[in-house]
Amino acid sequence: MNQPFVIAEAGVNFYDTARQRGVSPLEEAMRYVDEAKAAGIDAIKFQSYKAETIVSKNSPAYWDITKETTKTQYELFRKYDHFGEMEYRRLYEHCRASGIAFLSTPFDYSSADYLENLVDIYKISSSDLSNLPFVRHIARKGKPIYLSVGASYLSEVDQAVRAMKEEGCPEIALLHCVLSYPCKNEDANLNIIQTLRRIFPDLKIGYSDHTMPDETMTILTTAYLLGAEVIEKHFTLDKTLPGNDHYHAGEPADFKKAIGNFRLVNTILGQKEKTVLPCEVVPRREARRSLVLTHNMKKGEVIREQDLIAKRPGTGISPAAQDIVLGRRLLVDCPEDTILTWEMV
Ligand SMILES: C=C(OP(=O)(O)O)C(=O)O
Repeated sequence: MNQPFVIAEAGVNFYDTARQRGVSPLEEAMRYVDEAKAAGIDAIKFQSYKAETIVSKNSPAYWDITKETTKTQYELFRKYDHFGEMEYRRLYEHCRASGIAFLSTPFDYSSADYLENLVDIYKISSSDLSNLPFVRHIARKGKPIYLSVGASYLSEVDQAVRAMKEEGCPEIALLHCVLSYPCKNEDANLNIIQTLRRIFPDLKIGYSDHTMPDETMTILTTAYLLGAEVIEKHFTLDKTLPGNDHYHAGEPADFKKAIGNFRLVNTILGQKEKTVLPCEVVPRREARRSLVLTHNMKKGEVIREQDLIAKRPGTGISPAAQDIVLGRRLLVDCPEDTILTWEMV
């Protein structure tokens, strides 16, 4: 099993920590890149949108309003929609220099277009799964697409997949996702990862997580064990901050834990071929049994069942060969407790 490709979904969280630290959002976003890289994460993802084109003015909030005080989606997006091509290019360059992949989910055509020169993989959010003209537009760019499939029926996923294939998308990953913030553990339904693997065997399957992180990060380990090849989780540098994203996002330490778990699982799973491992050679010899004489016997005596007992170590004739030994004559005198070898019978 390969290690999963881990995406830190920074989204627009750097705006809040920038405000808290009194630095510019761009400087702060760069710090997110550095921290993600240091945590061993493969890719950092932002979100490219403009409130004007993502949502109509009175669209109600659908998040936990005890965490985020804005009443409409428009109000919320307005707080975080200041970056454009120039800022994402700077972030892309910083990612390149740091050795971490740069991703940003486009939420409009213009973002999709300027991201073309910046991303190797396009991410499409669950919210745009049924926005088929947009999905097709991105698919025509000829780059891999990672599509989250939260809050959808299989028929809708199938439609989106067909659209991407028809437009010549070279690689598609479907990320199981529950479009609820935070997603309760009992809603996570990670079994869907296997359902997607069964129904779309030619596609990469992954998981975009919205659950609350805990100190074990078991949910991500489970997703990996179920076959998720891509794992995305929201990323913040301060999960105590108010807002609709920080409280369910992972900090670098949470990601480090998850990545350590993936490595551990990978190590533990090991090979599929059943063989005797080098570490088992000595235990196999010492802990297995051999045919041993129960009493003194003379050369020429016929060996009967009652003359034998199977005892450790396994350096003599294996009890598995007892039927071959029975009825043979001893070739040498042997005292009680002799471990029989093929030269003696
Ligand atoms: C919101 C996003 O995706 P998801 O549906 O996986 O949460 C995103 O990619 O910006």
